[in-house]
Amino acid sequence: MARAILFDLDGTLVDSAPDIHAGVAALLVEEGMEPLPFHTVRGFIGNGVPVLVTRVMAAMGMGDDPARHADLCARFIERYEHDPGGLTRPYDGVAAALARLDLPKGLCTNKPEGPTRALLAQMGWTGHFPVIVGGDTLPVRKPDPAPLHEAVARIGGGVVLFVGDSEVDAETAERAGVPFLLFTGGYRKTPVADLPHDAAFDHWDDLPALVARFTGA
Ligand SMILES: O=C(O)COP(=O)(O)O
Ligand SMILES: [Mg+2]
Repeated sequence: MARAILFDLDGTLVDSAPDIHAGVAALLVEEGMEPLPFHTVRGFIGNGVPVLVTRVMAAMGMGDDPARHADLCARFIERYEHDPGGLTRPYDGVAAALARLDLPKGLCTNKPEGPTRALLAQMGWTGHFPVIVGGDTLPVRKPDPAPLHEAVARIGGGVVLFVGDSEVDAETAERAGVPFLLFTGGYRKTPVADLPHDAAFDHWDDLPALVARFTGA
């Protein structure tokens, strides 16, 4: 029986792509370049900031110089941490579901810890998530199973559910041996049937009843 629940953040609890796109656009303008289209940047989200920046550099023909990559990552995170939530909204029903889910809750996200904590504060959700494992908490990120193992350990171990939206989350859960609930309304590009998952939901109003199947509540 599951006794705690961990969540992915981007594309799962919140639609944060507009702020991530805005941050990338501001960076590109600083570089004297045109912003990338929204849907292009949205498609780059899921593997954390270093991979996002690698994808932006490739799309813009900016080369792959490690020093330039590191500089762009640092500048993106600094700007994004300053205002991570101006354009970001929780998915419909998330706030009510979090309030109803009476289990220890944590986050396992590829977003770095700084912007993650800043965004939670802007959303008024800091108290919901005593456990936070972010994209820079360990030397590796999802889909490596280590961050999910770390989050499970920090929340006290045992059977813990993981809720996420993407290919990265499904692979992480499978490799970690953690039961996975797929939110189908996020940033996934793969058909639901092709992603390993234990259950799927398309509206947050449905999550508490789904979780009850795993907790025996
Ligand atoms: O920041 C990202 O690229 C993805 O973050 P997530 O793991 O919360 O979806
Ligand atoms: Mg996600």
